[in-house]
Amino acid sequence: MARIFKPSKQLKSRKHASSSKQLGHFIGHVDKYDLQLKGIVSNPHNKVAFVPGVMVGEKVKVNAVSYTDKVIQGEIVDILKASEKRIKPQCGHFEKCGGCQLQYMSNEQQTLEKSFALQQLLAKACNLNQSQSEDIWQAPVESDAFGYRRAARLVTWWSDKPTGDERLQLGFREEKSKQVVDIKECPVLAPDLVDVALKLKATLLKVETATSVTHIQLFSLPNYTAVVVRITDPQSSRAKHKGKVVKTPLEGITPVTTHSIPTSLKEALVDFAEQQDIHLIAELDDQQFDVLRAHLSANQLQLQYQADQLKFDFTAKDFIQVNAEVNDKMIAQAMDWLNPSSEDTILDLFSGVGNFTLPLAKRAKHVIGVEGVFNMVKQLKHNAELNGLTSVEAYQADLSQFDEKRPPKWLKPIDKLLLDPARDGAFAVMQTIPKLKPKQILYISCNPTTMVRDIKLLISAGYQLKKAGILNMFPNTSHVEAMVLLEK
Ligand SMILES: C[S@@+](CC[C@H](N)C(=O)[O-])C[C@H]1O[C@@H](n2cnc3c(N)ncnc32)[C@H](O)[C@@H]1O
Repeated sequence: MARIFKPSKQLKSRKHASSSKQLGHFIGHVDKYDLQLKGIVSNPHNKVAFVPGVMVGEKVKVNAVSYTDKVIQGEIVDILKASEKRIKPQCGHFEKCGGCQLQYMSNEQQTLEKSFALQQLLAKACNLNQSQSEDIWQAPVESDAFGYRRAARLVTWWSDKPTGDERLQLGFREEKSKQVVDIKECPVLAPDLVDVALKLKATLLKVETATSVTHIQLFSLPNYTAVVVRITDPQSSRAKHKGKVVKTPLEGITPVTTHSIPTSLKEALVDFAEQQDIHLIAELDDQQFDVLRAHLSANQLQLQYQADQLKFDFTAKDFIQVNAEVNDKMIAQAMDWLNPSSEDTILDLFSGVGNFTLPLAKRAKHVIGVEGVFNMVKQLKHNAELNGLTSVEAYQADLSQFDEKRPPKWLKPIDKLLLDPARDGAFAVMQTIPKLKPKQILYISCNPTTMVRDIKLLISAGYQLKKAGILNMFPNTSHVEAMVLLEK
């Protein structure tokens, strides 16, 4: 899984959901969507009922899965009158896989509805009238609905069947379950990744020691396809502790007993990498082995993507934006909206490996990147060097623990600010940001709810919304990302 910073103090979610026994089934109409495009369905209980998988205008029979005083979480029992806009899901695994739950809606419709839901949310939270809201609202940033994912992580599930294809399931988890959907296709993945995953599965099935493979990460990069095969020693205390190996002791499984990759598996992986002409990294605990270059490294081996005519080295553990097309357009839009000039000092909070820091540094006088994961800070410094950008400073900091009384080194006068936080948003630093007096703030968000919470603070400190729009980074899923520009 990509490494992103996890603060030590996690916010706890409040749940008071009760059992649904008393509510049972009801019939209702789908009136509108929430932000995740769950339908909001009329019901006889005088509550707001959220139901995934339904479309506005439909008449549906719903099972109330849980409820509180005001809210019902429901599931479809039957669609009694379907919307004319409902389409056939493209992926054969749609019913089971937890991945792309909006495939019954065209990409155009998804983008329209996500955009509308966010526009409504912002207008309400920021007290915008219709004309103000229309003035700031911008066209969505989009990509193709399929083939857009350049990175994915698949899990394995080994059964105790001695032979046959069913011995290994390789794919994504089923929705709300630990079961693995054995993928035969995955239309949202870049086509080279589906091809390599299916071929790798066939190879692993032939190798007895391959049962120690627990995960596979796939990367479709500009000049090559890369695969990271994660091997876990079933005997290691770490593996047992994490419960990441097969759940029960299986007969016929050869445990990895030393800190080396089993020879038969290593040989099969070398052959596979040669035949497929891919970059293949085998990872055992924290050691990585580049199977073709026979290069063993305790540091993670470098991969590379490109954007804005810059090179970004990263490792399989680092966060990268998975939709390359949306990422390119998002960077272009960010540079257009924030308009960095050779006079500007710019702060980039939650900077990752420098996805925005470096494009800013190409255009601005000075850029300061701040990121929680130490290795990504190192990677950002390395990436600045790789691209010959000398005007970049990078700092490690936990931005959820910000204490104004002990100002950190990165807190300096700035002209502009870009921030791209994880789902929790940036509440802790929000109080301080207005004191730095940036003329413009560009907020990129993967969680509109925390974004709205944060920008309300900026608005009360005298900033105004100038532009806003959605970034449809994950078509066919309920995720929605947003970009908002505020000015003093
Ligand atoms: C959505 S990613 C964006 C990264 C980068 N801007 C990009 O476009 O690739 C959010 C980043 O914030 C970092 N992060 C999350 N919580 C953090 C915190 N509390 N303090 C500092 N960084 C944090 C994550 O490690 C991750 O790199």
